[in-house]
Amino acid sequence: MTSAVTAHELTKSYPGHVTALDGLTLTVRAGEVFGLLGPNGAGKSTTVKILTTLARPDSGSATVAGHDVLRHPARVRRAIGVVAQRSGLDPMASGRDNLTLQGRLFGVRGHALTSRVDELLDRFDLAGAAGRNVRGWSGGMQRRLDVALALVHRPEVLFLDEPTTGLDPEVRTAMWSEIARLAADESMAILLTTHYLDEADRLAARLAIVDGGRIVAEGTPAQLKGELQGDAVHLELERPADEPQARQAIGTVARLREVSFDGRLLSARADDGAAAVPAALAALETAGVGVATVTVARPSLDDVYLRHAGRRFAA
Ligand SMILES: Nc1ncnc2c1ncn2[C@@H]1O[C@H](COP(=O)(O)OP(=O)(O)OP(=O)(O)O)[C@@H](O)[C@H]1O
Repeated sequence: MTSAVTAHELTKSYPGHVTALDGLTLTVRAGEVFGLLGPNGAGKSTTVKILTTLARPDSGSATVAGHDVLRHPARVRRAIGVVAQRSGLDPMASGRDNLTLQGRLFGVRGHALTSRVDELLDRFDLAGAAGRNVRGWSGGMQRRLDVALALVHRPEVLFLDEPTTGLDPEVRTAMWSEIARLAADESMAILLTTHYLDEADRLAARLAIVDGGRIVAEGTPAQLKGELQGDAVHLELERPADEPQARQAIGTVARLREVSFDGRLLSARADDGAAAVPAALAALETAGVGVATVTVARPSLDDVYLRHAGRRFAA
C-alpha cells in the first residue's frame, strides 16, 4: 500500500535546549485516518509544522503525497489541506468569500470554483449562513468552515491539528461525525493530532502515542488495547502520604500485576478484577491505608498510554 506521509527520525530543538522532536518516525497510509496522540508539549504540532512545510527539522526526512518536504515544499503545499489549531478565517468576510478566496489561492477558477464552494457549503451545513460575515458565526460553524477551507482544492492529505480543542461536547461530537464521513467518502489520508483519547479511539484507523518527541506505541486502537490483558483496577488513596505503605501492602496481593502509582491513584491489572479488589482492600486495610474510591474497567487507551508513557494521560 502506498504511503501518504512518511517521517523518518525527525529531530527538532528550540532555543533554550527544548527538545521538541527526538527521532520521530511514522507512516500514514493512503486513505486512512491516523491519530497522533499525546499530551501538551509532546511534539504533535511541531511534527505537523514540519510535514506541512512551516518548519524545518534539525535532522531526519519526510515525504507527503510522495514529495520530499525539504526539497519540494511547494509541491507538498499544493497536495495538502491544513486545519491549524488557530483558525485561518477572515472574520470580516462571508463564508462564501472565505472559501472562494482560498480556492483562488490554489488556482481553482470559474465554474469549477463556484460549484466546489456550493458543494462544501452544503456538505458542512453552512449554506444558510454563507452570505454572512463569519465573525457572527458560532465556534462550531467556524470550525466546520476551517475544515471546508482546507478541502477546496481537493487535497490528497489532510492535516487536522487538534480540530476539536475548545469546542463544547455537543459541537465536538458533530465534528467527529464530519471527520468520520470525510474519511469514509473520500479516499483521503488524514493525519489528526489530538489530546483526547476518546477522539483517537473513535476516529483513527491507526494511531501513535507520542511522548517527549518520540513515538512510544503504534497500532490500531484495538491492537493497542489488546496488548493489555485483563481488567484495569484503579484505587484512589485517601491520603497521598500513604503511598509507601500502600506500595508495600499491594505488593503482597498476588492477583494484581503491573502496579503503578501516580499521586494518590494506584493502577494495576488483574485477570479477574472483581476477585482482586477485595484482596487489595484487605491488604491496604491491614496496612492502615484508607481508600477513597475503587473502579474496575476494561482496558482503555488511557491504560495503553500509562503503560507506554509510564504515567497517566494529563491532557
Ligand atoms: N516556537 C517555539 N519556541 C520554543 N519552544 C517551542 C516552540 N514551539 C514548541 N516549543 C516547545 O516544543 C515542545 C513540543 O511542542 P509542540 O507544540 O510540538 O507540542 P504539542 O504536542 O503540539 O503540544 P500542544 O498539544 O500543546 O499543542 C514543547 O516543549 C514546546 O514548549
